[in-house]
Amino acid sequence: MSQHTASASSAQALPVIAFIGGGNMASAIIGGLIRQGHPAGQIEVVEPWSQARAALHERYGIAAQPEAGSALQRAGIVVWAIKPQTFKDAAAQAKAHVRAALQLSVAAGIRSDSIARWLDCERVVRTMPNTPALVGKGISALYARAAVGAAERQSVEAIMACTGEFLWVEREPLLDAVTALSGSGPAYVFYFLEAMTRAGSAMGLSQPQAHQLAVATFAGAAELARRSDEPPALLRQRVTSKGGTTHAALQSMDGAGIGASFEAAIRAAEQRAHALGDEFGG
Ligand SMILES: NC(=O)C1=CN([C@@H]2O[C@H](COP(=O)(O)OP(=O)(O)OC[C@H]3O[C@@H](n4cnc5c(N)ncnc54)[C@H](O)[C@@H]3O)[C@@H](O)[C@H]2O)C=CC1
Ligand SMILES: O=C(O)[C@@H]1CCC=N1
Repeated sequence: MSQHTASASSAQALPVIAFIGGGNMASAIIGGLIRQGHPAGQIEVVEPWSQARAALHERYGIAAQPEAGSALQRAGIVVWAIKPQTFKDAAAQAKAHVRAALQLSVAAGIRSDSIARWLDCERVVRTMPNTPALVGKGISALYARAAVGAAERQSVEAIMACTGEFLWVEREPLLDAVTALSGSGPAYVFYFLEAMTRAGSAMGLSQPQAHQLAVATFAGAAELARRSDEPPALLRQRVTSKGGTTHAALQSMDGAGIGASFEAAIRAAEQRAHALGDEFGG
C-alpha cells in the first residue's frame, strides 16, 4: 500500500463531475468538493428519490435530475454512489451518456471487472470512503485499473482529498479489507460510544455528560495514537496501572473475549464485501 495524507489539491481544476446516486456518500463528497471551491454548477447528479434531490438543492443549490440523460455527457468523471444492489441497473440506464468519462465507484464489493463490463469502459477507479468525510475527516482507499492514467489518478486524488485522507492499494481484493476496517469502521466506533455512554449514565452521570466524556475520550485517544511514535499496545499499557481500574476493565474484556470477537466481526464484514461482489456483480 502506498500512503498519502490529505492535501485538498486544486478542486477548481477538476472537470465536470457527475454523481449517479445522491444519497449519503454522494452528499459527503459533494460537500467536500464545494468546500474546496469546486463550483456547484460543475456538478451533475442523477437521483430518483425526490427528497434526496430536495436536500441536495437546499444544501448545495444543485438541481439533480431524476434519471440519466444527456446532461451527463459533459462530465469528465462519473462517481457511482449507489448501492451495490442497484449498480447494474443504474449502469444500464446511464451507460450511453457516460462511457467516455473516467468512472469512480464508491460501491462496496462491486469489482472493477463488473463495472468495466457494464459500462464498456476500462477507465475505472474504485474507492472506499467513510462517513467522517461529511466533516472532512474521512479516509478513503483507492484502486485503479491498469487503463487509468497518472493525470486521471491525480484527479481522483483531488476529489477524495476534499473529504480527508486517502491511500492507494495495489491489489483490488484489499478493498474488501478496507471496507471492513475503515468503510464500516465508524459504525464500530459509534457502537462503543453508545456502550460507554450507557455505562456512564448507569453510573450516575447525566446522558450529555457521559456522551461528552466518551466522545472526547475517543477523539483524544485517536489523536494521541496519530501523533505518537509509540504503538497502541504501549499507549494502552501507559493507562494501565498495576492493580488499578484500567486493569480491572481490560481483564473483564479479555474474559469476555471482546478483542477476538471484534476481530471476527471485522472479518465477517470483509466476507460480506466479497459476497456482495459475487451476488450483485454478475
Ligand atoms: N454509507 C457509508 O458509510 C458508505 C457507503 N459506501 C457505499 O456507497 C454507496 C452508496 O451508499 P449510501 O450513499 O450510503 O447510500 P444511499 O442510499 O444514501 O444513497 C444511494 C442513492 O442512490 C439512489 N439511487 C437508487 N437507484 C438509482 C439509480 N438507478 N440511479 C441513480 N441513483 C439511484 C437512491 O435513491 C439513493 O438516494 C453504496 O454502494 C455503499 O456501499 C461506501 C463507503 C461508506
Ligand atoms: O454497510 C455497507 O455496506 C457500507 C459499506 C461501508 C459502509 N457502509
